[in-house]
Amino acid sequence: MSEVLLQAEQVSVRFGGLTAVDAVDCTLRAGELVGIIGPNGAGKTTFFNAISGVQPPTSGRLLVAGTDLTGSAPHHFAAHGIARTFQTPRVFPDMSVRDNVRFGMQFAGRGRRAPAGLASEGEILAMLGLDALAHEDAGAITPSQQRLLEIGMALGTRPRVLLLDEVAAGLTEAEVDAMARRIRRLRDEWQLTVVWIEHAVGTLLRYVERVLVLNQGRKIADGTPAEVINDAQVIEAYLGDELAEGIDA
Ligand SMILES: Nc1ncnc2c1ncn2[C@@H]1O[C@H](COP(=O)(O)OP(=O)(O)OP(=O)(O)O)[C@@H](O)[C@H]1O
Repeated sequence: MSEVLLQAEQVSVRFGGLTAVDAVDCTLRAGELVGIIGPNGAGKTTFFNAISGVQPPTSGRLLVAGTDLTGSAPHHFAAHGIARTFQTPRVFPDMSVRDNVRFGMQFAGRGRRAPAGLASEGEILAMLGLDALAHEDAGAITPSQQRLLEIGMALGTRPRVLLLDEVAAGLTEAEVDAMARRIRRLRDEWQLTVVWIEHAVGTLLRYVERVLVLNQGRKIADGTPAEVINDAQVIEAYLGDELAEGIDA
């Protein structure tokens, strides 16, 4: 089996009386392409926040390539190879597209050894189809290009694990498929581990090999798309809606 890059052990995040993430265990290995699905408010983004250092867990442990980073700041997670995007793209509008990717490189520290292929901002922009826009201000490109740029900023940190939070939100169906193919290429060509939260369940299930399902903060399923869509708890959590659309698709 390939190397374990991230291990979440019984991770919980509580906000006052609300348990947003409830004792979630999760092991991510090198080269996996994993989807996370779950109804609104299931705890998906909060789980990402926990495993990227944005929201320290209330309890549980986070090991990144064997190092305990529980409670560490996001830049420590970045320096250990964890990168993420946010639901709302957070690009620097007055900086060029290329400088946004460079910023990602500085965030993780200059000393970080780049995984093979992820050498320069030029290669990252080419992979994302943004090379022709390298000198444009990030604020002047379209929202869907800004979503790609946010992936570029995350890739600039030279990650081993890339966490994508609804990067296809608001895109047309054709754009969602193009995004999914690009994400698959990132994994294939740069041997990244990719974890992808998306409400477009149908697309997600077609492209990932493994799916985690969260419901009310708990992990209720973890398996192949075929296993997950036949799981009684998953069907109940979705009450047929989004999952049915996913299966139809
Ligand atoms: N900073 C916070 N303070 C208080 N409650 C929060 C905070 N962040 C999230 N929550 C609550 O935690 C629960 C999980 O939210 P989260 O955003 O992680 O769900 P999600 O599965 O990503 O939802 P969606 O699919 O709608 O994005 C929700 O009830 C949400 O209101």
